[in-house]
Amino acid sequence: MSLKLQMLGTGSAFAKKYYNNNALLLDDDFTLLIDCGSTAPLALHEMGRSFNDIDAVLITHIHADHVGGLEELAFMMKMKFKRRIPLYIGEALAAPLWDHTLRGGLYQQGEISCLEDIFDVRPLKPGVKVDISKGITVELIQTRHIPGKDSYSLYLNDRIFYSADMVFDPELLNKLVNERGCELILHECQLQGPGEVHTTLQELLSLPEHIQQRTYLMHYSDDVQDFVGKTGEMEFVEQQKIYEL
Ligand SMILES: O=c1ccn([C@@H]2O[C@@H]3COP(=O)(O)O[C@H]3[C@H]2O)c(=O)[nH]1
Ligand SMILES: [Zn+2]
Ligand SMILES: [Zn+2]
Repeated sequence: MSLKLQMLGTGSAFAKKYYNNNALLLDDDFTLLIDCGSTAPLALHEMGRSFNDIDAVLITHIHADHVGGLEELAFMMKMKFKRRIPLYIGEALAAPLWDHTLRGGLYQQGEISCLEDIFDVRPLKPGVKVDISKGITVELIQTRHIPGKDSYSLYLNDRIFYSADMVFDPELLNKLVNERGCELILHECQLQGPGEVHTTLQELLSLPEHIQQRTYLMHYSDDVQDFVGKTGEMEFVEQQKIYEL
């Protein structure tokens, strides 16, 4: 079974040269959309794809660069493609996603009054591995991002760590690689300034060589070209390029 990754975008929340950091994870006959930010509909269109190519969507946390495209996805699925696709989401995020993000646009008396009316909601428990398709498994790992806000990283197929947005957690990365056999790390990377709610390049450069060698950087700002060749053993992921994982 092959596993491929194609980023819709690799930009940070406010990047203008790069789309939101959202991903397609593809096995032989299934396409999972990881996060669906405000730029996802346009990014998909530019890749020659549409929401009809998506079999399921997974949300890591509630920020517009990760959920801002869900209203369009929901309307397209309901009105045009007539499918209620699976929505994989941390169980703590389902109510806030509806109440605080989607209800305003999607609510329609007698027609759409909850998340389940538009998605096949599949709540995920952190630490519990779930089969998404024949070739894709996911385990949520709760990680720190914004104080007072639930946010999750992903451990895919028992071998790939996808950070989503998180502050630097070297203990977790060391544990995943040294104890759980993590082969590949797709990590967000703030290029300049103090991390505060993100992980900085400076922090990632403190990782041991054997961890850097399997680490690829995403969620970066528009000045990324100034940092090519300054990332130690790590490389930047490119949006739209297809990677065999
Ligand atoms: O306490 C806060 C809350 C938010 N922010 C900014 O808002 C952005 C939201 O999307 P993001 O998580 O990709 O990046 C975040 C930051 O750029 C911040 O700097 N500090
Ligand atoms: Zn983000
Ligand atoms: Zn975020």
